[in-house]
Amino acid sequence: MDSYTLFFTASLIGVGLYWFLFVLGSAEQKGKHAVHLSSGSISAEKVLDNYNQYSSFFRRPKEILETAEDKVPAFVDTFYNLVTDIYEWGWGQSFHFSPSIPGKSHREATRLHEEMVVDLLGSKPGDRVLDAGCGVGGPMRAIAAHSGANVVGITINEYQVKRARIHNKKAGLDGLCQVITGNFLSMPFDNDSFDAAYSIEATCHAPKLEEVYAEIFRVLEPGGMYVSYEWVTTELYDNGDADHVEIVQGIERGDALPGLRSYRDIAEIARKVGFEVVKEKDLAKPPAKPWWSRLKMGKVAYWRNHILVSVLSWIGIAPQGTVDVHEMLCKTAVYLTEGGETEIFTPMYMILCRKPESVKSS
Ligand SMILES: C=C(CC[C@@H](C)[C@H]1CC[C@H]2C3=CC[C@H]4[C@H](C)[C@@H](O)CC[C@]4(C)[C@H]3CC[C@]12C)C(C)C
Ligand SMILES: C[S@@+](CC[C@H](N)C(=O)[O-])C[C@H]1O[C@@H](n2cnc3c(N)ncnc32)[C@H](O)[C@@H]1O
Repeated sequence: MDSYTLFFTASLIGVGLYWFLFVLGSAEQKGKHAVHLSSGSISAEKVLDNYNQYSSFFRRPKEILETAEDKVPAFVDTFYNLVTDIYEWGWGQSFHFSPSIPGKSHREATRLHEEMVVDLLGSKPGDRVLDAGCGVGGPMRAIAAHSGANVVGITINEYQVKRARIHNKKAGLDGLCQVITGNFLSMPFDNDSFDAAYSIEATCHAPKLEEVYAEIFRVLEPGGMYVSYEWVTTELYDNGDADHVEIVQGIERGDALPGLRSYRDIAEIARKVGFEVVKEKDLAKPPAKPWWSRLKMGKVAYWRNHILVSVLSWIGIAPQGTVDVHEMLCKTAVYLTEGGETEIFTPMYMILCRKPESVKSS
């Protein structure tokens, strides 16, 4: 091979590699590239081990409530160490679904779904609003920017706190958005210390919904509003139907859920802890367009991502175990899509509550 051919071949390989890693591997919302996939606070050599522990813990989700309820927050933390970078890379900074809106991008549809939260709360500049289970803060930034309110986010996962702080600063919203590591079942906040609160697709991780609702009730001031988007089974779910059970268990296993609740339980639990229920509605119901279409459209992207993750893992850039985590997410996407198509599951059962004016927690 003459030197010209050698140079040409090497350049071609170089450009190809760059394209494969940085263009194909670029994030949904710039910022996380495939070559930077880590496993949160878990060191690279422990990823596979942590993944195996996670998957055996969530193998039989319903049994967790009988035997190991107290271990759930720690395993949810492990789960988010394993998936946070993959989520950011393949989905963006908001870890939730939203109805698709014809003519609008996923990003815009996501933002509108988030802004609806703060419109329901009626928050204004100067208010102090709690985000229970804030992820890397996509919703909190949209909500702070839209309302001018101060948002305090809490997440069990330390790595997400690190990511959220970086994003808040980059967005110029660190003056309005604060994030801390903690368990929303026992929060380090004073009684009656928030004007309003919300949780987006996060309280589904709590083994008992009453525990997280009671804690949110405690920190809200009298008259304070709370909105939650809940993951639930709908009226079409039949626990005697083996296909339905398989879909729901698939969703629970791949999303660190200690048992999905029925939509019927949500308002009842909110009332039990003292809330007045102002409104409840499944935001996935028509005329809303399918929230799962974004997952279906991603099919080709999943294969591309899977090859990318496998190559990166094989050459030692991504930690061992990343391929297993990615494979779990591919399967989860299928179960979620089936849950949406059969309408036995919704990730956006909205409940709007008020803490009565007459109740002070302190
Ligand atoms: C509320 C929760 C998370 C909801 C969603 C944000 C995530 C649920 C399933 C995730 C994904 C599935 C497939 C992945 C794909 C294989 C990969 O290549 C890129 C990322 C995915 C699209 C990933 C993104 C986030 C989800 C859609 C739960 C946990 C309560
Ligand atoms: C699917 S993510 C949603 C994040 C965010 N609401 C969003 O929409 O982008 C669920 C979040 O709940 C948090 N979470 C789960 N269990 C928790 C707990 N016990 N205490 C605090 N946060 C928790 C996770 O760490 C994660 O940030």
